[in-house]
This record gives sequence, structure tokens and C-alpha cells, in this order.
Amino acid sequence: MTELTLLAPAKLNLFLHVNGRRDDGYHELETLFTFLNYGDTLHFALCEQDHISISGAPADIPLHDNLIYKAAQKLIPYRKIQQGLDIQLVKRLPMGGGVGGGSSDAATTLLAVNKLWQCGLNINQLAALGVTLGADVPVFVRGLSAHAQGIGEQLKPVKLPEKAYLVVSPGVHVSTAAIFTHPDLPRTTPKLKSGWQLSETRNDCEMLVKKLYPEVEKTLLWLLKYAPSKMTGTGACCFAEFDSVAAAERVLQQLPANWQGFVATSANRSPAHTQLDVAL
Ligand SMILES: C[C@@](CO)(OP(=O)(O)O)[C@H](O)COP(=O)(O)OP(=O)(O)OC[C@H]1O[C@@H](n2ccc(N)nc2=O)[C@H](O)[C@@H]1O
Ligand SMILES: Nc1ncnc2c1ncn2[C@@H]1O[C@H](COP(=O)(O)OP(=O)(O)O)[C@@H](O)[C@H]1O
Repeated sequence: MTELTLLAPAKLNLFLHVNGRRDDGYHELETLFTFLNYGDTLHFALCEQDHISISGAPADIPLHDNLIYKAAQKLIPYRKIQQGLDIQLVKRLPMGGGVGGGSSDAATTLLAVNKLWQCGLNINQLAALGVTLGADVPVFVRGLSAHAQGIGEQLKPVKLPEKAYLVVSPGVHVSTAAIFTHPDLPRTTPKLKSGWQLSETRNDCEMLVKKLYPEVEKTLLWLLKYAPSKMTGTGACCFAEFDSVAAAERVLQQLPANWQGFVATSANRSPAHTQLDVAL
């Protein structure tokens, strides 16, 4: 195999509870991850030059800071093939949007490059490399919708009803670090008890982000006219849940001009994994 094209899907946090702050500054979370059949596309090709090149990346991310580059670098010690990589990125996911674009790009890179360089690492080893790149990377590496604890890396797979989602990006960039260091973030939500229902959950970051970014509050108020809606992750994207793609599309048609949105179905298995199975 010398080439691979894979999706780097978006994730949604169907709820996000902040249970406490650890001594290292990271937060103890409880969250429910699902994947969407929509995301960035990454094309990987082995090349003769011993380099890692990325085309199509947003101009404001220097090569060495790109999570795609960092993920490929992590695999260099394990490669059996002395060839470089030319990587093409088609970026669709809003950056800093809470849909996990950077983390998903990193995870898709770990999955693809592990095959192309014949590293032979298993999923546990790839997830362990992934968490050093970001708390959200392991769920994308493992590729199963999951209830997560710890910093988001302790994952218990769950089967969720597959729904249609309208995801709206209010056009503001929310820094995850800025939200997690803000003094007003609530950090004391108790852990859910067994038998919990989605109706007793919420996104603990939502109130603070709405206060700091009025565009996020406007977006949620608009979506709530049509369907149950929440913010994902630390924002800024918000999502509304529908029973059919057609119903979600009808609302997308009415989206105010200055907002971006997309409709996608959710998936219990990451589309990157499904595509990888087909390619192998
Ligand atoms: C909050 C979540 C929920 O899914 O989503 P996003 O809104 O970023 O997508 C994630 O846990 C984000 O994961 P990720 O974006 O990979 O986080 P990292 O790069 O590891 O960390 C970014 C910043 O958030 C803080 N952080 C992250 C995760 C966590 N459990 N506690 C934290 O305090 C870190 O201290 C760091 O300053
Ligand atoms: N390939 C990448 N795609 C997106 N963001 C990246 C990438 N590599 C590095 N980053 C950095 O990671 C930050 C968080 O990106 P992203 O994952 O899109 O946000 P979120 O975690 O809120 O969903 C970006 O602001 C950017 O600086």
C-alpha cells in the first residue's frame, strides 16, 4: 500500500460535565462522544523524499504545529519503510469549533501512517501516542462512540441511536484552554449515577461561553426554536438533533447568512475506521 484517503470525522459531545480540576491543570470530565459522517479529508502518499509535507492546511498553522505533522512524527521511531509522506488536507471542520477537527486529523494520521509505514502498532498503542497530542485524540483512534471519563481518554463504548444533526458554527473561535482556565467555569458537577438519562445532563461550559461570546447564545436561541439543541465541547459550534436528514436540511435552508452550518448523521463507528477496513 502506498496511498490512503480517509475522513477525519467530527465529534459531538452530547453532554459535557466538568467534575473537578486535577493538580496538572487538566479537568476531570464526563462526556458522551458520538461521530458524524462529515469531516476533513486526508490523503496520504508515500514519497521518495524523506520529509513530511502537508498541503491544504490553514495558513495560520505552521507546519511543525500542525497536529497532522505531530502525529506522523510520533510514528517515526516505529517505521519499517524509509520513505516520507506527502499529505493533502481538505479542511471542512471549523477550527476551535468543539467538533474536534485537529484531534480527528491527528487520529486519522496515526491510523493511516501506521499502515503506510508498516509500524504494526495496535489500537492501544496508537491511543497512548494520541493522548500525548490531545485529550480528545484517543476516542478518534478507537473509533467507537463512547462514554468518557478522566480527561476524556477513559472510554466505555456505547451504542447510541443514530440521528441527524444540524451543526452551526457561529463564526467565533473559542480557545479550549481559555475556557478551562476561566475562574467562572463550574467544576463541581457530581459523577452520574448508574441508570442516568441524557435528560439529566448538560454542557457545563455552555453558560460561560454564551456569556463570553453572545453569538453562541444567539445561535442556540435560534436552533432551540426548531429542535433540542446544545453546544459541543467548549464551543463555539452548537447542534440540533432531528429524526431525519430532511428535517435538519429544512432548518439549514433558513440559516442566517453570517453563520455556517452543515447537516450530518451520527455514527457509532468512526467513518475513518469503516474506510480503513475497506482500503485494507
Ligand atoms: C473539551 C473537549 C471535550 O471533548 O473538547 P473541545 O471543545 O476542545 O473540542 C476536549 O476534552 C478537549 O480536548 P483537546 O482539544 O484534545 O484538549 P487538549 O489539546 O489536550 O487541551 C487543550 C486545553 O484544554 C485543557 N483541558 C483539556 C481537556 C481536559 N480534560 N481538561 C483540560 O483542562 C488543557 O489544559 C489545555 O489547556
Ligand atoms: N490539523 C489541524 N486542524 C485544526 N486545528 C489544528 C490542527 N493542527 C493544529 N491545530 C490547532 O488546534 C486548535 C484546536 O483545533 P480544533 O481541534 O479544530 O478545535 P476544537 O478542539 O475546539 O474542536 C486550533 O485552533 C489550531 O491552532
